[in-house]
Amino acid sequence: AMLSTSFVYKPDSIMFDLEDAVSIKEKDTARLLVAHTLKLGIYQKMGIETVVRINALDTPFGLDDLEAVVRAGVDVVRLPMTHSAENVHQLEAHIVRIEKELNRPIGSTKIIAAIESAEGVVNAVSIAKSSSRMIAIALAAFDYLVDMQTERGDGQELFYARCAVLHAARVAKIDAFDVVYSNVNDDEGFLREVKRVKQLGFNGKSLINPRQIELLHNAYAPSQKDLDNAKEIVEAAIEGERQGLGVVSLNGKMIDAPIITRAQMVIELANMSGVRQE
Ligand SMILES: CC(C)(COP(=O)(O)OP(=O)(O)OC[C@H]1O[C@@H](n2cnc3c(N)ncnc32)[C@H](O)[C@@H]1OP(=O)(O)O)[C@@H](O)C(=O)NCCC(=O)NCCSC(=O)C[C@@](O)(CC(=O)O)C(=O)O
Ligand SMILES: [Mg+2]
Repeated sequence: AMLSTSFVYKPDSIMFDLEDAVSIKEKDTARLLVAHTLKLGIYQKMGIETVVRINALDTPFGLDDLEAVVRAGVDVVRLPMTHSAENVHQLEAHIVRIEKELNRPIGSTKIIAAIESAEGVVNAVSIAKSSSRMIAIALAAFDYLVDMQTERGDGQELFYARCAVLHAARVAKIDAFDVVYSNVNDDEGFLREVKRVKQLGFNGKSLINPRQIELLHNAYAPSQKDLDNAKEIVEAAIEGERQGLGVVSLNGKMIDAPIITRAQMVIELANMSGVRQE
């Protein structure tokens, strides 16, 4: 039931998992169910992006997953365990072949690469730039921390990887998503982590439970104070331009081009997602 009813939670995007959330014995059944659900077109009709996390292509399941979900019309393929641009090129070659066989526009299937290893973090820039289909890269920190021979702590252990993934995404002009938060009963801990990664610059987080959706959306929405301030900045900038001033000040603070751009981003975000409920 979860497969075809999850639109009720109003997610931006729904991800079906064929990788680690599915046991080896259930891989074929899960693939069939996901392909069947995609073919129903429920999410497409509601404007909710569909993503499938396939198994890596060096497993016995990866290629079958890819064939099934691209043929079923998935919007985005999430590639787990992306260690290098080569992994993406291999994936893309198969996607191009399938799109040609289906007479679909070449490039219509998008990719998100999940970075889950030290090698992936070090290669983040080339991974992010490896394909014009790449819409985002995601830090998958649970596997990454195993590879690094450590575990979740106060966040210090993820600082380098988060910065590397974020910089790579910005270089490639795509989105960056932070890791899932695994304790679905700990709203406070979840919101603390969201605040931290939002401040770093992440565009959002991968989520594992519907209860996390509204919390994340609300935390990313600008506060009324931020919105009012942004409007004042834009108004002051317009007034400054009218008077032919290069730099203006508002309440003693300098307002220049980056400040105005940031204010416009806040207004745009508020138009899309409303204002934060405190
Ligand atoms: C966590 C928990 C067991 C909690 O169960 P609970 O039973 O306490 O949930 P409740 O809140 O009580 O459920 C209330 C209602 O919501 C429904 N509901 C729950 N979850 C739903 C959902 N996901 N989608 C739609 N519906 C859902 C449920 O059916 C119920 O519906 P109803 O009965 O109608 O009321 C459950 O959520 C869950 O299994 N989550 C998915 C886990 C998952 O995806 N893991 C793989 C990805 S991570 C990974 O692999 C690591 C990574 O690779 C990451 C990377 O790549 O980034 C790396 O290395 O870092
Ligand atoms: Mg993983």
